Amino acid sequence: MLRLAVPNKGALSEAAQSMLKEAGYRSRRDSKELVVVDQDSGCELFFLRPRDIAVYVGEGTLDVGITGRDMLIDSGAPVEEIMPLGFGGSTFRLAATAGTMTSADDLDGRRVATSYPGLLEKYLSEKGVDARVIKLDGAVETAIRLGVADAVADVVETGTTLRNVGLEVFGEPIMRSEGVLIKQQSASDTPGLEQLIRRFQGVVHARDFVMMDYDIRAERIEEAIALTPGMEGPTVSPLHREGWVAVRAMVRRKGHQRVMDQLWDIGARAILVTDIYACRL
Ligand SMILES: Nc1ncnc2c1ncn2[C@@H]1O[C@H](COP(=O)(O)OP(=O)(O)OP(=O)(O)O)[C@@H](O)[C@H]1O
Ligand SMILES: O=P(O)(O)OC[C@H]1O[C@H](OP(=O)(O)OP(=O)(O)O)[C@H](O)[C@@H]1O
Ligand SMILES: [Mg+2]
Repeated sequence: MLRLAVPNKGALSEAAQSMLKEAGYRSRRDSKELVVVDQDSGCELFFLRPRDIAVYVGEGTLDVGITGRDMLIDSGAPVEEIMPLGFGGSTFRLAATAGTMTSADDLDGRRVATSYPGLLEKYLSEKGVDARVIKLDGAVETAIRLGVADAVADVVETGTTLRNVGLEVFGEPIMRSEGVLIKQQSASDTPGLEQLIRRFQGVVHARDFVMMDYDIRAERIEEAIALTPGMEGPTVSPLHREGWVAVRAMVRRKGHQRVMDQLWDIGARAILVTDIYACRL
């Protein structure tokens, strides 16, 4: 059985569980259930703290896990990213009281609070900045006001938390993160992993794409195909109307309204867009 680690709480937990559900894996009945055996899919799900997941996978006790890319780097565990999962997007950034710092170099000789010391220390050493890292468990934004640090390095999603305490990001983003599927470095192929990857890719694609159907005069078909090339090529079928064809193609969800406008302009009609429930490409 494939042994998979899933975040049991926090920012990635709900999205990871929806993804598993959409991919056809069994859900847990309530948040107290820590292990779920899914006989049908040949998979055992272990619900663990997101921060610990890279450690378990790195030790080889679990085959694969879902965690944040920032947590993976922070752990220093011997694990590698298999695929990005398209949820839990964030950036990891430096911040300080508005107007006090402009680049990482300003941190020389100063104190930086973070709950990602591994990630921050790696960055500071790459930049050749000599700063003291203060490790805190969370709510690091308050560390400046309380005089424990001169700057912070933390996850920023909307920036609301920083704004609320009068802090401002400075310097380049240290990294861009999202939820990722990980495995032990150089682990040999685990039975069931191929299937998990294919199912997850199916969910990612089903979310990224919509299905578009429309009718168009046959003489405009080449222009239409240029707008909706589909995957292997769009399906073009005869319409029960002289000189017209029906076209069906997958289109990226992002920008699909613009594609509809352009199709309309070249004479397409009855343009329908539907969600894709599941797919294998
Ligand atoms: N708004 C957000 N706040 C925090 N983490 C986020 C956010 N959006 C995405 N993430 C990602 O979620 C992961 C952090 O998860 P989580 O919040 O469970 O960790 P944590 O804050 O260390 O844990 P906890 O505070 O629950 O002990 C990181 O990979 C981070 O990039
Ligand atoms: O940019 P924003 O949208 O405001 O989100 C980022 C904030 O959310 C997280 O905190 P969390 O709620 O996980 O609390 P914690 O700091 O105690 O972990 C993170 O550590 C930031 O503080
Ligand atoms: Mg948190």
